[in-house]
Amino acid sequence: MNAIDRLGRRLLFTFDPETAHGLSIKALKCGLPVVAKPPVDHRLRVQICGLDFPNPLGMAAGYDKNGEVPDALLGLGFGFAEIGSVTPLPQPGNPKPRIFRLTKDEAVINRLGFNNEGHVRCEERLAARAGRPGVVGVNIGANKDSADRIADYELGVKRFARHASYLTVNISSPNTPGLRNMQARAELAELLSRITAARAALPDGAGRKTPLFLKIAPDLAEAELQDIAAEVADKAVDGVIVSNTTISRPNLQPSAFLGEAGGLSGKPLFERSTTVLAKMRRLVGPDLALIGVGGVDSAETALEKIRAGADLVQLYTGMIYAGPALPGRIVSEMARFAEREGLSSITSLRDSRLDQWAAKPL
Ligand SMILES: Cc1cc2nc3c(=O)[nH]c(=O)nc-3n(C[C@H](O)[C@H](O)[C@H](O)COP(=O)(O)O)c2cc1C
Repeated sequence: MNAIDRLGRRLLFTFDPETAHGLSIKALKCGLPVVAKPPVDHRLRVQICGLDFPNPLGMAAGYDKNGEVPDALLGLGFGFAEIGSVTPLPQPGNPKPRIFRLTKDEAVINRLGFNNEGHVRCEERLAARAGRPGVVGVNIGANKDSADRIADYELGVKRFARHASYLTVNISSPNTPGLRNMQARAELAELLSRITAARAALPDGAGRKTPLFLKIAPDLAEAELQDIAAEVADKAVDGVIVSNTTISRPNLQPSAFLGEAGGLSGKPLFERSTTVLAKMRRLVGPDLALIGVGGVDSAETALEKIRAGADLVQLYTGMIYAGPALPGRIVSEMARFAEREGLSSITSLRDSRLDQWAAKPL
């Protein structure tokens, strides 16, 4: 982190986390900050699910919930951006304060509860950027008060399939009561049947089926992971994103916010989310797309996710602490690593530490 990044962070950290987030979105909308985009390096290119990622590092869901700045995020050096979670109807989310910085741990606890402007507004923004290059995924959720949450996901598929490079079905937020129960086998089977049917029923205008990814929690036991892997294979889901935030509180430093309810993200999530990722790779085999998320804050942590079984990685909390130059820095360092090690492609690293990671206890 250089002096300007440190100054930027000190300035943003004088605001509460949610205000700081809003300011950072405003800045991106205005074309700020100006960061050098890393040069395209063919060794970082990843091609999966019919999509072409210029590099394997993506912006995770939750930063750009309303699809306001996907192109600005790509401009920071990210190889792809995931917007959302977006729900059919706008909703305010939980009462504030609902985001807490655990600075010593470089972690965050959030209980936002899917605050977002709803499908219509988000679709308008995506339609306005139609034809622009870049991989932009849409993460879909369900309204808290919905009588039929699966129907909310069907609506998300119908609304965004044509605009999104891929769709993520998020059933792993800890902040919508009961949502994570959809990860249990019977509910998951029904959810996946209905959304894959919704996708199949769409007119195939672009000549392709928008890839569907499932985003899971890190707080799952081995048997639950087995059930998810079986359903993903059975319903031909295209990939799994591992993972969302955790409801566990692993080895945290003393902080006034330790007792706050919500999902924990950042550095302390790395170990658990990477272990679950490797276990999932073991269960699904080599061909399914896996995206590793949780505690990525450097080229080394990003590469380690790939070694543990990820095709692609994402980050969010790392950028809160290191600033907007982080994605460009990680991507440049990955390219230097590929050069140093004589790799023809970064994907050749995949699974090289799968055994070690998959053997760790949950
Ligand atoms: C403030 C905040 C809001 C988030 N909102 C969402 C969301 O709307 N949908 C989602 O799938 N994940 C959401 N996430 C989870 C992130 O996408 C990611 O899975 C998690 O934070 C772990 O990655 P990280 O350690 O790099 O932050 C959110 C995370 C944070 C910190």
